[in-house]
Amino acid sequence: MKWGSSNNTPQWENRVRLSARSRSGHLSVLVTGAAGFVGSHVSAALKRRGDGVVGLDNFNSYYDPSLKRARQKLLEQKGVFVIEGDINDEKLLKKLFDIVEFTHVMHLAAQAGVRYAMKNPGSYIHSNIAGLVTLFEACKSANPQPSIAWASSSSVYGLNSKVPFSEKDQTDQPASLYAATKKAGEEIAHTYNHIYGLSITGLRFFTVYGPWGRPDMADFFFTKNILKGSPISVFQGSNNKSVARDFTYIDDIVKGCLGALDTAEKSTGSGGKKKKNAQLRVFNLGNTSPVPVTKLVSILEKLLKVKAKRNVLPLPRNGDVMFTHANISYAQKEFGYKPTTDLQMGLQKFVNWYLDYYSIIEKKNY
Ligand SMILES: NC(=O)c1ccc[n+]([C@@H]2O[C@H](COP(=O)([O-])OP(=O)(O)OC[C@H]3O[C@@H](n4cnc5c(N)ncnc54)[C@H](O)[C@@H]3O)[C@@H](O)[C@H]2O)c1
Ligand SMILES: O=C(O)[C@H]1O[C@H](OP(=O)(O)OP(=O)(O)OC[C@H]2O[C@@H](n3ccc(=O)[nH]c3=O)[C@H](O)[C@@H]2O)[C@H](O)[C@@H](O)[C@H]1O
Repeated sequence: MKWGSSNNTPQWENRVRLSARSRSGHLSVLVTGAAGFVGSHVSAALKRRGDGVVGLDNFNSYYDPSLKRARQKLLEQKGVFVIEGDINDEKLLKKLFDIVEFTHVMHLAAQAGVRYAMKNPGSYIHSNIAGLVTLFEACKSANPQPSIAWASSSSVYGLNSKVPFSEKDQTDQPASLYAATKKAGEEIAHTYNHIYGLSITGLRFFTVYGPWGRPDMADFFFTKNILKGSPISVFQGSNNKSVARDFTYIDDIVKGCLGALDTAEKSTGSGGKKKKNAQLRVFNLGNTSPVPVTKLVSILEKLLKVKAKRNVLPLPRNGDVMFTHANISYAQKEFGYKPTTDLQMGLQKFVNWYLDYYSIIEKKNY
């Protein structure tokens, strides 16, 4: 159901209120990007434990929107209403905050992807900068103001060589426009916290993978191409150094998001004025150590029982970095964040989903 067409009716408002309804003592959360990979998992987890959830997503075509529609359908079966709309639509956001006193916002809507920024820079400004500010504007004017948790990114560490990355480390060398928009988001969060008293928690996710993932990410299109017998390009650093990522399974990321929401303090402003200082936090949500991409390919070959056709290429200057490695002790200390799924187990779950489910959708669409 697209906002603005047949919405804004009493029936639409009732659907919003019903979806936002929570068990007593639970949260009422607006999840932006709810038809996305992380957003759909977080929305389902919140609903499962008794929280009220309303989703918002513009169902853009960065990747196959039918996958977003399939996630939306699953959520609707769980009682989560995912509204089709853009976070830049200030009228829609105001309407939502007029209808529901959201206790929290889980902001996951963004243009994701490191490499795509070189093809479509405007999309990153639209969603990651303008969209973020429009959302923060709606939050600061809401009464009561919600507490906000939002997705930053491991990419803010950019060309940092000091490992593992800690939240206090420098983040002033972003290697991609995507990373720069996430870093800018952290600075914008600081101003809305300082001026309006919004309680804001930034979550630096580290390469998230798992069932219902994104087709633009390596685990996904490597699987697709290995099964098709098509070649895959495996990036490698100079002098054969492996490119590596702190791959983090989606269920661990969801636990981190819920931990951040549950430990978020109330915002301190009302009607756009701050009464006292509010909470401002940033956490790494990663795994325990980086794994070379070549290892990810080897695991996939064994799970799929097909040999990959590897083209080993030098890491292109496309915004990619050689490695990411999270120090997660701060999130562990503040809300008991503890990743429990390693890459072998996580890829097993992804491949099971891909073979059981996604390859069926693909046959229908192509
Ligand atoms: N998946 C990862 O590895 C990873 C790592 C670090 C950070 N992140 C961040 O986590 C968040 C969720 O990422 P994801 O992997 O689920 O990506 P995703 O693309 O699956 O989810 C983002 C969703 O937001 C929606 N969206 C984009 N722009 C919008 C707008 N202007 N208005 C409304 N909806 C909009 C998209 O349609 C999509 O469904 C993003 O902020 C991303 O930058 C993801
Ligand atoms: O942590 C983040 O903040 C980011 O995580 C994710 O980015 P990445 O870590 O780049 O994940 P992904 O594309 O799966 O590539 C995985 C690995 O495969 C390598 N890679 C990639 C493509 C290819 O053809 N060959 C290759 O070797 C590639 O060099 C990389 O080493 C999110 O997409 C992004 O939204 C951002 O949020």
